[in-house]
Amino acid sequence: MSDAPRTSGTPGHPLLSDAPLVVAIDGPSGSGKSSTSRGVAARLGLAYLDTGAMYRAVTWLAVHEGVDLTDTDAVADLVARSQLVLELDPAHHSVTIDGHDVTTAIRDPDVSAAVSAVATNLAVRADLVARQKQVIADAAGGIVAEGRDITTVVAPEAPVRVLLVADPAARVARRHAELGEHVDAEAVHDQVVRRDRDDSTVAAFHDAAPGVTVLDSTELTLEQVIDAICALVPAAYDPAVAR
Ligand SMILES: Nc1ncnc2c1ncn2[C@@H]1O[C@H](COP(=O)(O)OP(=O)(O)OP(=O)(O)O)[C@@H](O)[C@H]1O
Ligand SMILES: Nc1ccn([C@H]2C[C@H](O)[C@@H](COP(=O)(O)O)O2)c(=O)n1
Repeated sequence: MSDAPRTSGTPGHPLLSDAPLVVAIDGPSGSGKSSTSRGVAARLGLAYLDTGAMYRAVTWLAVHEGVDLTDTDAVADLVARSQLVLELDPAHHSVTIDGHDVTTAIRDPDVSAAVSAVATNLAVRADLVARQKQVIADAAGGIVAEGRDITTVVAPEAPVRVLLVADPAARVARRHAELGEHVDAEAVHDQVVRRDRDDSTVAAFHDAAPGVTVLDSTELTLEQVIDAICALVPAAYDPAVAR
C-alpha cells in the first residue's frame, strides 16, 4: 500500500486528508523519543502513545506478582490477563495496570534493568503490538506513537515515520544528567548500551526501514528536533488548516 496520505475526501477541502495523522518515531535509548514525541503531540494537538511505558508497566506487574521473568509462558499469561490503561494527553501522561497507578514506578532503576527480559518475550510483544495498533486506530484526532518498532511493525504506513538517533556518548550523557550524577556510570551504561543490545535482538531500531527519515539529534536542541519532525507533516495534514 502507498505511504501517501489519503487526500480525497473532506467536503469543501478536497486536498485535505480525511484520515487522522499518525506520526511514528523509533530510536535507541536516550535518543530523545519521549521528550520529542510529547513536544510534537502538544504542538500539533495530537494524542501521545509511549509504547515503552507499556513494556515497563507489564514488567512492573510481573515483578509485583513475583512471576519469574525467564518463565516466558507465565509472563505472557499474566500480560494477556492484564488491564493496561494509558492516558494519551501529552501534558498529563499516566499509566495504570490492574488498578495500580504505575506512572512513576515504571521509571525505577529495577524496572529499567528488568524490562528487556519482558520486551524480548515474543508472546508479550504480539499482545502489546495488537493493543498499540488498536490505540492508534481509535485515535480519531491523530497520534504520535514512539518506541522501537513503530515505524516497522506497529504503524508502518504512518505518513510521518522517523528514526531518531544520537551518538552513544550523547545518549549516555543525557541519561546520566537525567538520573543524577550520584548514579554510577556502570548503571547508566546498563540502562542505555546493554538495554539497546538486548532490545535490538527483537526490534530493528538501529537502521531505518525504507521510507523512514533519519534524524540525528546529537547537535540539536529539543526544540530543533520538534521543529524538524513537524516540518515532515504533509500539507494535507497541517493542523492549522485541517482542524
Ligand atoms: N535534543 C536533545 N538535546 C539534549 N537533551 C535531550 C534532547 N532530547 C532529549 N533530551 C534529554 O535526554 C534524556 C533522554 O530523553 P528521552 O527520555 O526523551 O529519550 P528516549 O529516547 O525516550 O529514551 P528511552 O527510550 O530510554 O526512554 C532526557 O533527559 C531528555 O530531556
Ligand atoms: N515499541 C517498543 C517500545 C519499547 N520497547 C522496550 C525496549 C525498552 O527496553 C523498554 C522500555 O522502553 P523505553 O521506555 O526505555 O523507551 O521497552 C520495545 O521493545 N518496543
